[in-house]
Amino acid sequence: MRYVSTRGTAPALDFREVTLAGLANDGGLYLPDAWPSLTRDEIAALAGLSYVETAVRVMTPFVGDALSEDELRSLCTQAYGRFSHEAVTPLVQLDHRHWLLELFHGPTLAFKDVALQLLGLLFEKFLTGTDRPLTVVGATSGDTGSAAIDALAGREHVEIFMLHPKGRVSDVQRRQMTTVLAPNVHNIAIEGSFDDAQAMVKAMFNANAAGTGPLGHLRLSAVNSINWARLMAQVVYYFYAAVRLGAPERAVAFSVPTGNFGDVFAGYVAAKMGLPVAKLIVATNVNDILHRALSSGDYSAKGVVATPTPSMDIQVSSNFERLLFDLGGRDGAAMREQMAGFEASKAMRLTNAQLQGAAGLFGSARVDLDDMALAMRWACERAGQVIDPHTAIGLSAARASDLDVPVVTLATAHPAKFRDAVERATGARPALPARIGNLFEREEGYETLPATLEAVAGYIAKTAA
Ligand SMILES: Cc1ncc(COP(=O)(O)O)c(C=O)c1O
Ligand SMILES: N[C@@H](CCOP(=O)(O)O)C(=O)O
Repeated sequence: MRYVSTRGTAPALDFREVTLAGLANDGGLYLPDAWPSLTRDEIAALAGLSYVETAVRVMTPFVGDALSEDELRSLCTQAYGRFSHEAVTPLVQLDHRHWLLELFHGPTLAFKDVALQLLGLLFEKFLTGTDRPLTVVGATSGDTGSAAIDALAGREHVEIFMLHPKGRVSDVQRRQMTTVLAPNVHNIAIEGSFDDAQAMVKAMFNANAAGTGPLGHLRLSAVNSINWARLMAQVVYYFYAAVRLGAPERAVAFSVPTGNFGDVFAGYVAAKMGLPVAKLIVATNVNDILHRALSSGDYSAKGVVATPTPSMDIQVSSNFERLLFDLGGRDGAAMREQMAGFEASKAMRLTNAQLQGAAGLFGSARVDLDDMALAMRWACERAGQVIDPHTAIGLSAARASDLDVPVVTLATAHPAKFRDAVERATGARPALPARIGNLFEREEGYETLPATLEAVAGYIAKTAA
């Protein structure tokens, strides 16, 4: 399997190279040069398999020769052995039509663990014997940061710098990052938004590719969903859930609380591989650029509003570029032009091909605070489930849809990560699970910096080992 950039001029890479590279050196995002597919029989044969075996079968075509099947199985066994539920991503039935897919049984209690536990092991495997360490630079609105830090803390040959927007993540999210004091972990609180942080990360990669900026001596890599391996690992749970609900005989819909468009893009990949997906509902909070884009073609960024769903307080969704590229005929030159226009004006219109192409599979909804709280109360009172506010955005959108197939809402975080918001909506304050036990007694360490490239790149340049 070869990987190509959405902007058409970066070299094609194999799986090992694409995992270590992160962002393409032309500023684009990598994706497979063609979608692999599973036949109906191969999908049917996933029924009853463990999560690890499902993962091996779904990911093998993407990995190609970079790992043997046994090596991939061994990494998956290690990664998913750290989850606290035997099923790794269990399904919970809410009523006759709605299910939750619980993605929060990993070490940091959010769906990011599913991919990042594996990515940490892939880095280690691919870097064995290297004389050039990897400097991971990432941006987080709360969950990627803690999952990446858990996956990389103390590992050899890799150091991580994680940027989060100061004061805009929950206390639990912040402490999950800043109380990890391993020497290869560096937390930076920036005085700006997640979008500012993500833009700086991309700018650092672009400067590196151009041989400019203070980080030229470093080998940069990414743990955000700009890294293809992140999305690949997330494709697995769409298959795992759908076969349990009757695929390939029965189509299933998914409602996905969305910010950076990574999780829902993994659902698109599953559909491209042959999984019968009736609909992918892109559920946004009031930061609704994706809902506007998919419903009317208007992809224009407005100021970010802080909400009780901080992990989705995003306006510029990285992975949307992957979808636009695929739907627009995979034309790198056209994508370069479209993205240059967006980067200059923070606004663009989808082409007809993109808008109509998306309409076949995607629906979307904007969920405000009242509907989010209603969904939390409904889950609690009618189905006995305490859900986090991000999941509630997805559930609200799912319940508003009129689909006549099973609708699976991705439960992207454990409610204990957002205790204040859960308590406000339901009156119940979730307890911190034992696995993150004394979080509030641990010492914190992080640097606060202005949201400028100069300050952040300068700090990384002087701090990196
Ligand atoms: C809890 C939670 N839900 C939903 C999302 C949105 O996912 P994505 O950015 O892949 O669209 C995030 C952040 O990524 C998150 O942390
Ligand atoms: N919500 C995310 C934002 C980063 O998304 P990613 O999937 O691209 O890493 C977070 O929690 O950090």
